[in-house]
Amino acid sequence: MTNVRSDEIRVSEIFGPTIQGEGVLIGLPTVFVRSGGCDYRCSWCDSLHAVESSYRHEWHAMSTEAVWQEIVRLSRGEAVMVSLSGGNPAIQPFGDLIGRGHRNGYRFALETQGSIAREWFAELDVLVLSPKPPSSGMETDWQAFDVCLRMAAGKPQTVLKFVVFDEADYAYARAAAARHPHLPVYLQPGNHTPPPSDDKDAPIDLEGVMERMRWLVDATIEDGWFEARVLPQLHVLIWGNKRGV
Ligand SMILES: C[S@@+](CC[C@H](N)C(=O)[O-])C[C@H]1O[C@@H](n2cnc3c(N)ncnc32)[C@H](O)[C@@H]1O
Ligand SMILES: Nc1nc2[nH]cc(C(=O)O)c2c(=O)[nH]1
Ligand code: SF4
Ligand SMILES: [Mg+2]
Repeated sequence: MTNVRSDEIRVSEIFGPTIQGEGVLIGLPTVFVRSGGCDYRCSWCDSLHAVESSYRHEWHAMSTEAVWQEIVRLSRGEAVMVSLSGGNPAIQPFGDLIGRGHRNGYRFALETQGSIAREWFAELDVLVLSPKPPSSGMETDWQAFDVCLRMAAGKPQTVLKFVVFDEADYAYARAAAARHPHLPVYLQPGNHTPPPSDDKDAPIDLEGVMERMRWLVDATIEDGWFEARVLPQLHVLIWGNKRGV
C-alpha cells in the first residue's frame, strides 16, 4: 500500500454485482466497494481483511475515476445500486464518486457504524447506520452518531441495522431504536466466523446463526417489538464467509 493522496480512496475490494445480503436492500443486485481501514475493532467483525493493518498490502489507493471505471466495468454500464462498505467507508473521500455515479443513474448506499460523519452523507440514497452492541466490545459515542444523522439532513433513506448475538445486544438495540423512533429497524443474528477466506468451503457456524435467528424472532415477537424486521445475512446462508460475494 503506497501513500494515499487526500483525494484517493483506499480500497480493499470492489466486487459484484451480487445480491445485497443484508437489511433494507436485501436481494437487490449491488456492486460493493469495500474500503480499507476502520476506527473500530469489533470482536466478531466478519471483514477483518478490510480492517486490520496486516492486510494493508492488499489495499489500493485508487482515484475516484479508477473506482468509477471499475464499477462501470463490473455492472456492464447498467446503473445498479452501489454499496459503500468497509472497514469504515466514512473515512474515505466518496463524495465525488457519488456525484459521478448519480449523473449516470447509479444509486449509492453506505454501511457505517456511525462514528464518523461526512458532508457527503446528504448525497447518499440510502444510509445504513449500524451502531455496535456490547458483544462487539466497542463503546458507542452517541454524540458522534447524532452528527451522522445531522449530516444526512434527512435526505437519504436512513435505517438502523443491529447485529444481535445475545440478550444484552437485544436490549442495546431496543434502547438505541427508542432514541430514534422514526428510523426503520433491521435486526440480524451475529455470525461467529473464522478469518475471511477465498475458500468456497470456508466453514461458518450455520447452526449457530440459525439458532440465533430463531431466538431473535421469538424475542421480538414475545416483546411485542412489531416495528423491527428480523433478517439473516442472506449471502452468508448462500456462500458462507466467502470473500467477494
Ligand atoms: C463489515 S461491516 C462494514 C461497515 C461498517 N464498518 C459497519 O460496521 O457498519 C458491514 C456490516 O456487517 C455487519 N457485521 C460484521 N460482522 C458481522 C458478524 N460477525 N455477524 C453479523 N453481522 C456482521 C456489521 O455490523 C455491518 O452492519
Ligand atoms: N452480498 C453481500 N451483502 C452484504 N451486505 C453487507 C455486506 C458488507 O460486508 O458490508 C455484504 C457483503 O459483503 N456481501
Ligand atoms: S465497525 Fe464494521 S468494519 Fe469496523 S470492525 Fe466493526 S464490523 Fe468490522
Ligand atoms: Mg459483510
